Amino acid sequence: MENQLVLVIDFGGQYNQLIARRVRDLGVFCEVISSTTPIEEIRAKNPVGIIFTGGPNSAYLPESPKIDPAVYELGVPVLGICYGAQLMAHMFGGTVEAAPVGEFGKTTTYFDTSAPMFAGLPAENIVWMSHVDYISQVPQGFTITAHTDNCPVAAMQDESRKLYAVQFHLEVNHTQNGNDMLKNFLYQVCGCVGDWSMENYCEIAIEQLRQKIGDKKVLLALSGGVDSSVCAALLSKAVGRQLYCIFVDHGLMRYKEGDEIEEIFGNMDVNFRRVNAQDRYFAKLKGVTDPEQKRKIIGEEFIRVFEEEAKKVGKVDFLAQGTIYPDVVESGLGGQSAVIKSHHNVGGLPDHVDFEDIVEPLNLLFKDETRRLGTLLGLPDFLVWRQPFPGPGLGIRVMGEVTPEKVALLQKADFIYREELAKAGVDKGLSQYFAVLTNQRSVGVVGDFRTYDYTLALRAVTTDDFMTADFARIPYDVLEKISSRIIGEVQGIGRMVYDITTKPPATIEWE
Ligand SMILES: Nc1ncnc2c1ncn2[C@@H]1O[C@H](COP(=O)(O)OP(=O)(O)OP(=O)(O)O)[C@@H](O)[C@H]1O
Ligand SMILES: O=c1[nH]c(=O)c2[nH+]cn([C@@H]3O[C@H](COP(=O)(O)O)[C@@H](O)[C@H]3O)c2[nH]1
Ligand SMILES: NC(=O)CC[C@H](N)C(=O)O
Ligand SMILES: [Mg+2]
Repeated sequence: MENQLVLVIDFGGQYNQLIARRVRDLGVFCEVISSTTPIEEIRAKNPVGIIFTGGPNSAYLPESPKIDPAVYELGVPVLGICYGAQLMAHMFGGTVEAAPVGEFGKTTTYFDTSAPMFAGLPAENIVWMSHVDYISQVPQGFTITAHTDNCPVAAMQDESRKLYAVQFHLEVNHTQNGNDMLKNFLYQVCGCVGDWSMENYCEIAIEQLRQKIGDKKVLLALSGGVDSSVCAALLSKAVGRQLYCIFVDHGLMRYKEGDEIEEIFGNMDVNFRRVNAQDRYFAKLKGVTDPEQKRKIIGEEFIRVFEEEAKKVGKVDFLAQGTIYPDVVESGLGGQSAVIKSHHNVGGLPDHVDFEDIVEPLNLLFKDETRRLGTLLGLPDFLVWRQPFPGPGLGIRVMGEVTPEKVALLQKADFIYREELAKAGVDKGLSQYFAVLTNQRSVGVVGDFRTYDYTLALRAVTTDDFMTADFARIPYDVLEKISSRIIGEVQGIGRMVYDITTKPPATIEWE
């Protein structure tokens, strides 16, 4: 790609993806790479600027992540943030040590506005701090460009070597004018021209796909979710009918969703096939109650169905996947983490179907960028702005054994829930919302009769990254309307509860 590039070098900070998004939002292409990336690779990427992220370690300890000092010889401006700032200070002979007073959260900071990064800004800004170490002595050649009451070096620079450092996190929203500081770094210091745009990306991606695929065939597992739908639209623009989309209807989609997906993609200029695999899924899931086992069965069956369909298409050269950038960063740069639940989609994918190669045209895009691309490619808003829907679908929202009857109950209730949230205009502010059919029955009284029906739980969360989430404060009168409609219209549901747990400790899905 011809775009100017800024590299974010990851030292294990929590905000590394956020830095990359901020840079891209300012019109400059940006990638996150590990701090262990060899310097030759960094040089070959020809960046116009480099940013070091924060990180949990202490820069002065021998086992803490380091960077090849040759990075400073590339002639490219470097900005260190938090750990990155401390590492820079340490490497150039300054003093970094445990601070007598750590700083966490909003902190008033005093700036030298003659420094290029702070040009045009107020001399006092509230910034977001999160550190226990600090730079007590700047290295030779550096000057202090910001301080707080407890932190003598909140920012430093050595203009002659184009080295810049901030102790605070300019990438988070809580930092006043943080975006302008980053903009100054990119445009005033690095000489960025702002050549990154979605139109530009789209054209280049289509051209690259055409070259790679030539006149061969591509297979795509299409869920109707945002990522695979945008992937389908892009591939369809690039190679038209050489694209084969396979949508597996496992019977665990939301109300009428299978038909909607068929309607949209059946009318597009692609080969589309809906596989009605409902019966075989329900047969496999019969009697199974353990959440992990249910997930495994659904994931496994995806592979089997997909395999069979792939064979029908004949020789397929490429397999397309809707992998997006956070998937790449999370699997490539992250550490070891415990398995909380197995996220299964088409996961492992067929072993014995012959693919020459994998095509992942969205693997550099964030979710919001993926959405923008979808709109640019002409996908309807309701597809582009869908909430995420897990591969195992309602299979993990019916607690305990999954039966067609229970799924039908849940589909109806979930539909009413979504419809009422939309009517009340509450849906726009939510990241994800759905109903869960608990396995619990409870006693009720309807028209003087005793009932003994299922309890339905409503879940609605707000989140940026789905790693942590807060439960949404849906107004009581909206909940009341939803409750009375569901109990009135869906026979078999006798009680409703609203889930008021955050993540952590709960997860977003119930299984
Ligand atoms: N029912 C399905 N039929 C075919 N492929 C599926 C199905 N469900 C999931 N997949 C595949 O698994 C991949 C990952 O699922 P995932 O839910 O992460 O992405 P998505 O559905 O495309 O988008 P979103 O995150 O918005 O739901 C999908 O991109 C798709 O390729
Ligand atoms: O593609 C998916 N396949 C899965 O198996 C899966 N399980 C959970 N999710 C979605 O991931 C986000 C976080 O969910 P949890 O807090 O429940 O782990 C939420 O958005 C969940 O809907 C899945 N997505
Ligand atoms: N957020 C950070 O990068 C923290 C850096 C370092 N671990 C400190 O506590 O000071
Ligand atoms: Mg999905």
